[in-house]
Amino acid sequence: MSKYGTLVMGPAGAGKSTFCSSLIQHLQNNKRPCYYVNLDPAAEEFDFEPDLDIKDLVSLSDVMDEMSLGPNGGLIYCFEFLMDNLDFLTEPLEEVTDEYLIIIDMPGQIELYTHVPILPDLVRTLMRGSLNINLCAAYLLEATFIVDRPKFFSGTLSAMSAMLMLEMPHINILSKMDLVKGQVKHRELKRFIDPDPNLLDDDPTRKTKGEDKDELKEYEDPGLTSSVMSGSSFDRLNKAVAQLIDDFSMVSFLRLDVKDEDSLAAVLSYIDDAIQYHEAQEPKEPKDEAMEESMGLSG
Ligand SMILES: Nc1nc2c(ncn2[C@@H]2O[C@H](COP(=O)(O)OP(=O)(O)OP(=O)(O)O)[C@@H](O)[C@H]2O)c(=O)[nH]1
Ligand SMILES: [Mg+2]
Repeated sequence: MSKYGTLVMGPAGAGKSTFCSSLIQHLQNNKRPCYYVNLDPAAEEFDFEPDLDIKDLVSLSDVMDEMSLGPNGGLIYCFEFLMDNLDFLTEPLEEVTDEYLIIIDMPGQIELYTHVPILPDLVRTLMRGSLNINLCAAYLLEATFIVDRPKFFSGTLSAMSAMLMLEMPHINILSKMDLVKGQVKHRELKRFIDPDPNLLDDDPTRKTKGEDKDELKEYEDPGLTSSVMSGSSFDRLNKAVAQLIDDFSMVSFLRLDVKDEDSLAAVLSYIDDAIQYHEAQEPKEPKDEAMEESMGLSG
């Protein structure tokens, strides 16, 4: 028997936990069962109590106190500890049946997705072997990034890096669409949905033309970073990143407004398609079961 789930990832504050809560509510509204797993050892508050919470195994604050580690080192330690105690995760998940959608809420530290091999190992454990979960990554990037185009491309690169590293079905989501509603024209938005590298050439917020290129933009961004985050080298780097993303042609985004049921339903249908959830449910339709019973096939 297969199991079905989604791994909700993305940078800090991207709206992962909010998306998980909204998805759970949406599933409940549609009478679909789900199993909520929190793998963020620093998460304190939940709209829905997790069915499985990494904090019952290890908590980031304890690790930071006892091991004298900072938040990022502490998080890596927590995940290494989880990998050494995988039964904590696998045993309860063994019991989850195929009509459930397993929703796994991940922490936001980007190191976890890019620098260390823990996540690929974890994904292999979940997707292969006895658990055999059909898992889809849902990578969130917040829509407000589109105001700062270099930031948008760097976020998109992190999404692509996770896609390449994890080698699993993957959807990218622009979260918090409510925050940019009315501010970005539809045609302009489409250039972010399928990232267009030319966005950097016609960025209205950056002075990139003529001799002023290397000038500091102190009037816009006073502070130490302004000399690094402007100038021709920074522009060239951003263009190279955007070109790389375009060359791979792998990243496009779905739009998510958690307050809009239709938006949630659309994202869920992409997840369902990626993990082939409905294919597994078809034989379980009540009329099929009744027919099986009447034909003496059940049990
Ligand atoms: N306007 C708006 N705010 C949102 C939305 N989703 C999340 N937020 C806010 O963004 C902040 C971060 O949301 P979380 O859901 O905790 O984000 P997260 O990705 O789980 O954060 P970490 O787990 O800390 O990495 C909170 O203040 C949320 O209220 C959204 O769709 N719209
Ligand atoms: Mg969270």
